[in-house]
Amino acid sequence: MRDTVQADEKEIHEECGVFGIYHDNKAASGVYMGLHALQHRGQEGAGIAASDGTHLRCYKGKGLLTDVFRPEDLEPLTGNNSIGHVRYGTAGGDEIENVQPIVARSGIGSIAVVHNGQIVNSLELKEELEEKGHIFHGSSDSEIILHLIQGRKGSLLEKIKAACVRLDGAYTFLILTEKNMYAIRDKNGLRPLALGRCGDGYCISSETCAFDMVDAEYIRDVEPGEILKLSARGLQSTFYTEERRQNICAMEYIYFARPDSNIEGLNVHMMRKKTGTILAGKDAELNADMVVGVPDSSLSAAIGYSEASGLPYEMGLIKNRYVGRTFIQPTQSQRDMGVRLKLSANTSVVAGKKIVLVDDSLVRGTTSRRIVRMLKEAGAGEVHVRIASPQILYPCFYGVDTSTREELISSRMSLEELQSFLHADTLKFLCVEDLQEAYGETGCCFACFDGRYATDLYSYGRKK
Ligand SMILES: O=P(O)(O)OC[C@H]1O[C@H](OP(=O)(O)OP(=O)(O)O)[C@H](O)[C@@H]1O
Ligand SMILES: NC(=O)CC[C@H](N)C(=O)O
Ligand code: SF4
Ligand SMILES: [Mg+2]
Repeated sequence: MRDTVQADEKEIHEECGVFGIYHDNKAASGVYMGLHALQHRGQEGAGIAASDGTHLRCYKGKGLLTDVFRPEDLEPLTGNNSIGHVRYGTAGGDEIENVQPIVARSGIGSIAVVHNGQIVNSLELKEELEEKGHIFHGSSDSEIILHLIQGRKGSLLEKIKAACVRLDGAYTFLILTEKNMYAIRDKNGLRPLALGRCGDGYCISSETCAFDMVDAEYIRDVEPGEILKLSARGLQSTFYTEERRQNICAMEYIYFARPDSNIEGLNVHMMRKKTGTILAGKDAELNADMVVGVPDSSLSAAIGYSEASGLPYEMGLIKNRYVGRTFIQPTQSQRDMGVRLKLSANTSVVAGKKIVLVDDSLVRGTTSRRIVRMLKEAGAGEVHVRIASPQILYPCFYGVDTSTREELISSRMSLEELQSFLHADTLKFLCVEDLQEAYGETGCCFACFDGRYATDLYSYGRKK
């Protein structure tokens, strides 16, 4: 058993967010607003492309949306159609070439693309394309779709369809040309994508929470395997394959998505509350004084636990509002410091109390370990850790950077070892069946819990 984790490990990362507006004046400023609501999905880079029917322009940079864009940077992005992206890279480095939108200019016109997810056969496809003479501008997987489109025949829609057939893995893409827009979701529906009505036009977003920013009305989720074409002729739907199934990422419900988003018709906050209720059902014998959630993403589950158990929900931990999600740094000592800066125990509330501490997930154990210690130093009598998801045992290859198996604490320690590593009085997780009970009929990917990946993993499989 290792008591500490390697210094060069990375923290669990959010993933990218995509947002697009078709046929609305001031489309780019609408996209800017939408990306604001999606900032929690990526803070490494941001960009917006807009087209006015003749020209397609793009502006992007590294960092948070508000760092990248000054108001005057939006002014040249004229036109009624626009797409944007907030990035947390999972393939390729953080260099500007990998920040999205990625724009290609060729004989068929300009094309801008934004992507959430990860192409699992990207290395194989790149090798094949490079052998044919393609030269890649950046090192991310997202650029591949542009090269695959370029090599096909027929209308742009036909080219996109043919390109999608070659791509495997997780992807939602928005594609913008001088005149039209396309929205694509992979055949397993691994990453979320929703369509809304926005004035006379449409908007498309990774999460529905962004619709409110532009007064858009939710219409429906884009279906797995679906390609939507938005053009002067309206909305056209087509599918690139017959083999489609719903396999939405369970971690979207557990941790990534904002609680006010609905994914596949299920509200994220309500799903988290349900998992808290299920956790409480496993604790009939536990004689505790209060429930404390770990801000931010576990608060819904903690409320669910409190309601179901009848134990009061207390503000036993306070979050410093100036420390964001990804403040936690790439080294273990920086991450420890990050949790210390981010969260403090409310001594007057927790001293002498038996606490049920609810967090949404345990990745490397940094947060829970630090917090149990913090609560005990503040005088808590007992701390019972409850995790509103199963043990994360396998890496994700679908756009979430949970890194390698060795870095996942649950894959290295037994439950007893984990409990003592965290200094918890007791420790419980949910199991995959509990999540299935919460999500009902909704088909989900649970691969980081059970190792059952929705696709072939190609060369990534060697890292499994
Ligand atoms: O076991 P660990 O390696 O510490 O990772 C798990 C923790 O990381 C996440 O919180 P994060 O601080 O990223 O975001 P949040 O503020 O949305 O909860 C998650 O909610 C857990 O609290
Ligand atoms: N997290 C994501 O969805 C990342 C998208 C893409 N794979 C990139 O690395 O930029
Ligand atoms: S492996 Fe886990 S994080 Fe990745 S898509 Fe599946 S459920 Fe989501
Ligand atoms: Mg957390």
